[in-house]
Order: sequence, then C-alpha cells, then structure tokens
Amino acid sequence: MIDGTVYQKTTATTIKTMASVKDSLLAPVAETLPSSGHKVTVVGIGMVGMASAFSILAQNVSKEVCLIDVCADKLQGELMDLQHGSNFLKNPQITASTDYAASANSRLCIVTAGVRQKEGESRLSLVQRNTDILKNIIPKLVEYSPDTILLMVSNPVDIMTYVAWKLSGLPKNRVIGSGTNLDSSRFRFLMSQRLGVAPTSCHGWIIGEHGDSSVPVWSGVNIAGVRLRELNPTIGTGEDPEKWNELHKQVVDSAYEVIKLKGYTSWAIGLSTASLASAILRNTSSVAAVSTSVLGEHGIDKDVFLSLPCVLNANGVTSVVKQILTEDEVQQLQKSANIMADVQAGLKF
Ligand SMILES: NC(=O)C1=CN([C@@H]2O[C@H](COP(=O)(O)OP(=O)(O)OC[C@H]3O[C@@H](n4cnc5c(N)ncnc54)[C@H](O)[C@@H]3O)[C@@H](O)[C@H]2O)C=CC1
Ligand SMILES: CC(=O)C(=O)O
Repeated sequence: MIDGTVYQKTTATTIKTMASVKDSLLAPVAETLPSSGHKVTVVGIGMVGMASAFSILAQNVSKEVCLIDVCADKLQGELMDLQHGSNFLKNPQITASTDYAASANSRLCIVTAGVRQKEGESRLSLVQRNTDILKNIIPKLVEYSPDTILLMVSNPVDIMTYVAWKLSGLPKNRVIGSGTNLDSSRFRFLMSQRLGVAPTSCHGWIIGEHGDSSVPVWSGVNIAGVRLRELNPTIGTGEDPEKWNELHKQVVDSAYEVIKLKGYTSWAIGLSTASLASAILRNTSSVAAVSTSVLGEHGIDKDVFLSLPCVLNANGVTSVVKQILTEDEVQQLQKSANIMADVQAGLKF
C-alpha cells in the first residue's frame, strides 16, 4: 500500500519496504503463457521480409513475430521501429536476433533472405547464390522448430522451395513456396482494370513457375461463373482482336518493371505472404496458388516444385486441386517443369 508509513529514512530500507507500482497495481492470478502458439519467424529483414512482417502484424494474422537476419544493427532498428507502433496493434510480441534460438517453436517460418534481381536480371540467375544462403538457414530453423511449416519467398522461389525441402527433411506438405499467388493477384488486378469489377470478383489463375514461364489458365477465367472463353473463344491466344493475352505478358513483366522503377518489389509480396500465413495459422483450408511438389500432377515426370491451386491449412498443403486444363495449358506447365529440372540438375548443395 502506498501511504506515508512505507517511506523510511535510508534508501536501502526504502527499497526493502516499498512495493513496486506493478505489485501495487496488479494482483497475480496465473502465469502468462509464454507463446500464443502462432509464432511466426521471418528470416531476412530486407524489403520483402519487412513488408511480410508488417502485413502479418497489421492484419493481426499473428501477434508473435521473430525477425532473424545476419545484420544486427538493422535488426535492432527494425525491431524498435515496429515496437513503437505497438499501440496501434494488438499488443504484439516482436523479437529480433541473429541467433536462431530466438526462432524456437515457430508455427511458421517465412524465408525471404538472399539476393534479389538487379534491373533486367532474371530470377533464375540468383539460384546458386541463394541456395548457398539457404544452406545456413534451413537446418537451423528446423533444429529449433521441428514442427514448423516453411514458407519460402526467396527467388527463384520454386527452386528454393525444392532446395529447402531437401535441406529440411520435412514432409513435402510442410514446405511451401509463395509461388504464383502473387502472379495470380497481379492478373486479377489487371483483369479488374479492364472490366471495372473488383479483383476479388475476377477469377483467374496463374500456375507453374513464379517467373518467365508461368502459365495463365485462360480456359477457366471467369466472372460469376461466366467463362470469358465462352464469350470470346480466342481469348488468351494470338488471334484475339481484344489482345487479352497482353495481361499475362504484363504479369510476367511486372516484377521487371517495378524493379526498374523502384529497385525492388515489396508491398504486394508482403500482402501475399500474409494471406498465405493467415490460411496456415487460422487453419482455413483456403485455396491459393502456391509452389508445391508437382511430380505426377498433370503428367509431370520431374521432381520439381511449381504452383498449382492448393488447399492450405495448419498442416500446410493438404490437397492439390485437379484443375481441368486444356492440352496447351498442360504442355506449358510441363515446359515449366522441364526448365526447373534443368536448373536443379546444375545446382550444388
Ligand atoms: N517470391 C516472390 O514473389 C518474391 C521474391 N522476392 C525475393 O525475395 C528475396 C529478398 O528480396 P529483398 O527483401 O528485396 O532483398 P533485400 O536485399 O532487401 O533483403 C535481403 C535480406 O536478406 C538478408 N540476408 C542475406 N543473407 C542472409 C543469411 N544468410 N541469413 C539471414 N539473412 C540474410 C540480408 O541481410 C537482407 O536483410 C530475393 O531473393 C527476391 O528476389 C522478392 C519479391 C517477390
Ligand atoms: C521479384 C519478384 O519475384 C516479384 O515481384 O514477382
């Protein structure tokens, strides 16, 4: 109790007899639990890592976020900057460290560490440099969080997902690449601009490689179940007078264009990552185009990871949607798989 009698003559006595403000304010009833069970670790706190962490916190997908990077000062700066926004969030528990022990017991680990493309450079040119970086990251993540789900974002993401699967020893359902969730979002945005309909009501899927050989599934593009190919049989082909196929070209060019203009891409991938994290942590069984093992799907005979629409929940990818594709779409997908297999064959890891 704070009254005149607790104040004594000497400092030492004062410390002994004076209850702290906290003790005077709060009557303990039970221990606070150490974790929400929804801990997310983000490895790599560059443009993509921070956009992902920020989206996850701002959308309250998780309030427990651990940041890992090799750069201690940057970690401290990003940590403080996020913590100063705590008042506008839901009492987040944010930590940051160069030591993977801080990532222990993560439900989800998102890997965005590594080099990014320079202007005009393809994603595939990053492959060996980012593989070498993953060799230092993946085993440590799994050591501290053996039950985690890995969500790979570093490029080339399909191959990095394969590499992470090999390095982690985790089952395939728990190693996922952000894949063409972003490309599909870009496609739906561009469709919405043409039609004046919200992107969420424009249904279209980009599958295959997150990159130059991605495959637009024109046969299924629809609004409210009305397939655009039934209205325009040439849609997505070179014969189409309305040139809808330019939308896919714009999707493929998107990253190159944004990188040319601002040096990197960040916000859209951060939001895409948060949406995938939400499906996993909230166990929603939502369908998203993510990079998964496609051996045996659509006649693919290569052990590679590519994007297909997948059911995502707390156990990772639990089903792949058997999309009904045209012969041409299957061929394009198989071409994507062959490109991945050729690049993987030259990898040292
Ligand atoms: N899958 C996708 O849709 C997208 C993927 N990306 C990819 O994401 C990656 C990151 O891009 P940015 O954030 O723009 O790059 P950035 O250069 O801004 O950040 C990379 C971060 O990784 C850290 N890092 C490097 N080596 C590390 C290691 N061994 N351990 C821990 N951290 C390490 C760096 O210190 C840096 O903070 C790139 O590979 C990029 O191509 C970028 C956009 C979209
Ligand atoms: C860089 C990249 O992969 C993207 O923005 O699509």
